[in-house]
Amino acid sequence: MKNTIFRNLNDPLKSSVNLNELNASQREAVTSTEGPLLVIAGAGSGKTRTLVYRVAYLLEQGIDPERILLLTFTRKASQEMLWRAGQLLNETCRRVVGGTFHGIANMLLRRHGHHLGFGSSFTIIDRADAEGIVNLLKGSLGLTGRDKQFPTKRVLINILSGSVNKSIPIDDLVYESYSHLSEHVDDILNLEKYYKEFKFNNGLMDYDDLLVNWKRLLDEIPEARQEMAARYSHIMVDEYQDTNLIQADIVRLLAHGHENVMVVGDDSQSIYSFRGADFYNIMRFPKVFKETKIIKLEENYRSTQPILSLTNDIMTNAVEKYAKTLFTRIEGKFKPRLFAGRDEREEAAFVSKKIAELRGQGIALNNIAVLFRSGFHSYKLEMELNSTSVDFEKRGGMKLTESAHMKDVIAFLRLRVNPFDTLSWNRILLHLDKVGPKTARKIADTIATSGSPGQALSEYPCGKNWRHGVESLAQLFMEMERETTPGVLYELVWAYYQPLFEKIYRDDFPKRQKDLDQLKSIVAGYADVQTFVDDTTLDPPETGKGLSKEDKERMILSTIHSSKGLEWDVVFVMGLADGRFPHSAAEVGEQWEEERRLLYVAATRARKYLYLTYPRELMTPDRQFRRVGMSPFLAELRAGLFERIDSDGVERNAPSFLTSTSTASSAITFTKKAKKTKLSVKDLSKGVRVHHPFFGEGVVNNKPQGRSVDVIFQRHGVKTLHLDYAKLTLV
Ligand SMILES: Nc1ncnc2c1ncn2[C@@H]1O[C@H](COP(=O)(O)OP(=O)(O)OP(=O)(O)O)[C@@H](O)[C@H]1O
Repeated sequence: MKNTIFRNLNDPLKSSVNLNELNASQREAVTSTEGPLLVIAGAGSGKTRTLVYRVAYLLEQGIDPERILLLTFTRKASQEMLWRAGQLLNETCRRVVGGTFHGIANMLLRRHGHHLGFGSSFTIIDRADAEGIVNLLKGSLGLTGRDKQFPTKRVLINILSGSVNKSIPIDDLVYESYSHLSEHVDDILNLEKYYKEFKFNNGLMDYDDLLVNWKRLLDEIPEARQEMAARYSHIMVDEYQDTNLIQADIVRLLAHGHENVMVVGDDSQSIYSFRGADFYNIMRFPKVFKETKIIKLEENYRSTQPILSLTNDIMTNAVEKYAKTLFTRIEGKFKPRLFAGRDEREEAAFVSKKIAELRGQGIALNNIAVLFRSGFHSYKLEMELNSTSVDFEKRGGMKLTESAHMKDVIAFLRLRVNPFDTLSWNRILLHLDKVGPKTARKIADTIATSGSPGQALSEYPCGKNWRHGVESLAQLFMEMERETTPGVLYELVWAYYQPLFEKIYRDDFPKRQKDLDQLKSIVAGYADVQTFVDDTTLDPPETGKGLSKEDKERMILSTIHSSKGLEWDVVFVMGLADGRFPHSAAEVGEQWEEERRLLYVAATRARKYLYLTYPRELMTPDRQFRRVGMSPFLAELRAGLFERIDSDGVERNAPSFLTSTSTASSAITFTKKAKKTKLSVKDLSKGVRVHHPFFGEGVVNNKPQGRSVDVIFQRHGVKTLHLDYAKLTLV
């Protein structure tokens, strides 16, 4: 099959967007380029396609790419959309500004943050860092101790972050949702004051600060607002149903003046209220922008009619929604199947057996996914699959950068860009023999007042028995200060850290080493350390089996949240038992409705075959077994929308899959997998296809400059790679 990327990238003049590939509503959404536009897009109705075509269309109309802003839920999503737009039009699409709210906030705050008193080299901290700081402050404010029932760091961050994301004052949130902690309100407020101060003094921002400060720039600094509003003439927001109030305010302020703002969303797929997403944003949009034109996309191109009939019915009982009835022209004889196992083990065995059958019938593993509500719901299945030859990747678990050894290495690189980051100093210094928290704090304070960490460390008055450790660290930082290339910096850090690493994690360091190898190859893909450090917090890769082998054929096990926007021929949704789905703590009302939408998202991922399963017995937290029925969301469906599979797990009338061989993603993919050969520098010229162990396959964008080369990756965008470190191979 012809690989279209060569044609497009080498031919920047090609530009014709074929609007005939869209249906009438999609076309209208694409060509309505001025004024506020709300696109209510049902599942599988082509909202991604519409956004992709709209980007290309705007450019074709002569809009400057740098003036188009595309805000998406993940960075991958915007990169993939811009890649696809590039396929339709030409490489100018890559100059469109795309990213998540947090990513764009980061970029803008580095430029304009000085108005709010921030330097441009602030460090973004993740949740674990935030909890670490709160814990530190709890101690120094005297809020710990056996007699004190002060909330844990986890709950404290939930409260602080919840208050920001839900735009509710801390005290109100505590009285409303944590009333058992109301006696601590004053201390929590005090702690929040110190938390803010700590972050400011150490040049740190947490995720919430990125949004809050972006909004503050727009709200409070006329100069910054004017520049930003003038910069972006056309704004597009994907997954608008999952924005919170601050994000909605940012969109409102940013579009002020021209109101060329298109938001796309599906109220039925709003599943992030626990993170502060406000389902009502999408309902409110036409009130905020009075001239809003509303377009509904109701034709589903993904699923067969029997699947769609069931998913439509799940939403029939939703309390509040934009009424829409999805229809499809894809016929299909097979109704979704329901299987009830005696217990979780039998449920897992059924799914595993079915997968084996599907493979036997020619279905590729990457056309199959198993979805569940929480990460631990798949443990039994993982055990089952481990004794088979099924290769799978689990999504939605821990992030690769959350583990201690990864945090250690990243701490050094963070300090290379922000030497005021006490949190990272703490982490590194506490690894030294005879250095405790007090000394670590003193050393960090000394470094903060000096121009060079290496110098400050080498001059620090150490005791005889811990001088050696500090001297080696000083040596490392002096070498790091002379270096800027991320790959080289990593090597320096590793040379210092390796003996420590093997000592600290002596029980399992070989296992951890694999993560670090992966980190090394990721770091080598960056041109500057600041961007690497930002990405590890804003867009960290997930841990998973075989993560570095992007092109391998694997089945996906995924939490429903992480399956958003994806589709497979065969989808299993597990754990659909009463008490598990909806979650036993979900109260009737908003939480209940969100659980319903979660099931809707899961079931609408299926193209041809949908299997719903549940165990008839669950273990309670006190290790008792309890008999359970099917999820109330299934029990309330109209009769005849699914077929039951008998308890023996044998499917009468089983579907024949022999004709089903399509790929898992609708995105344009590299089709032919040629044999990999070893890289030679002189082979690298524009258009050559290469493979990177983490970023997957890409296309060289220019001739190497010295030892660096720019490569465009489908899912990761453009990366500048250093040939000595990046482990590239020719494809
Ligand atoms: N006009 C069209 N003609 C043919 N196929 C289409 C059309 N629009 C969309 N599709 C196909 O329908 C499928 C779903 O489209 P897409 O992924 O854009 O949907 P979506 O609305 O983003 O889905 P969801 O919100 O459920 O994740 C894709 O395989 C896509 O190629």
